[in-house]
Amino acid sequence: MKQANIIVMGVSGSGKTTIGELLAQELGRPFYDGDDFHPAANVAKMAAGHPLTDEDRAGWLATLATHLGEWEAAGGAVLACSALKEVYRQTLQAGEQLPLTWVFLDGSRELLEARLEGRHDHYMKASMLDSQLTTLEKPTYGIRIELTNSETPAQVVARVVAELSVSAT
Ligand SMILES: Nc1ncnc2c1ncn2[C@@H]1O[C@H](COP(=O)(O)OP(=O)(O)O)[C@@H](O)[C@H]1O
Ligand SMILES: O=C(O)[C@H](O)[C@@H](O)[C@H](O)[C@H](O)COP(=O)(O)O
Repeated sequence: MKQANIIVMGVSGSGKTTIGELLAQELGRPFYDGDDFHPAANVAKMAAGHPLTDEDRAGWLATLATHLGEWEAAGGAVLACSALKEVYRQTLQAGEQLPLTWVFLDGSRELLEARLEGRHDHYMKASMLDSQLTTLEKPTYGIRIELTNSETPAQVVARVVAELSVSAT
């Protein structure tokens, strides 16, 4: 049965992958990481410390939009995707028939920086945080989760699940 996809969004380090994976497990849905769909040139650019432009992101977002339509038809998935600007979110929505469910992980600069500095073996370094925050246009709809230093990923996911059930009623 067709079901809306859930997109876990936010800047680098906000926990999209960690929370998205656990949320998908909890809901019994497949999980996809938007990072896995970036062309190699985008990854190389970010790894070299250069923010992506709208043009760099266009093909990536179009690919994701196509996949979202397929995943929706297959029963709905959870996608971790930065989706920083409103126009990017509109591109993603265009691939889908039902309204996407947005989960925005919102954290302070300090929290995000600490998370990025604590994460190793990832091409995206903490030095990219400022450009990510400058690009971010916070959504005024969907579920917003304010991140704290004390909550475990499982606790964050429990909050998301509770909010999802409220928005479903
Ligand atoms: N609730 C949490 N508490 C503590 N650390 C977390 C939490 N959620 C994620 N992290 C850690 O923060 C870092 C960034 O998380 P990650 O899922 O890679 O974010 P993103 O995919 O948005 O870049 C990782 O090292 C991850 O283990
Ligand atoms: O649009 C972008 O600038 C990227 O999608 C970016 O937001 C994303 O954060 C990187 O791909 C790094 O991956 P992580 O989010 O896993 O750090």
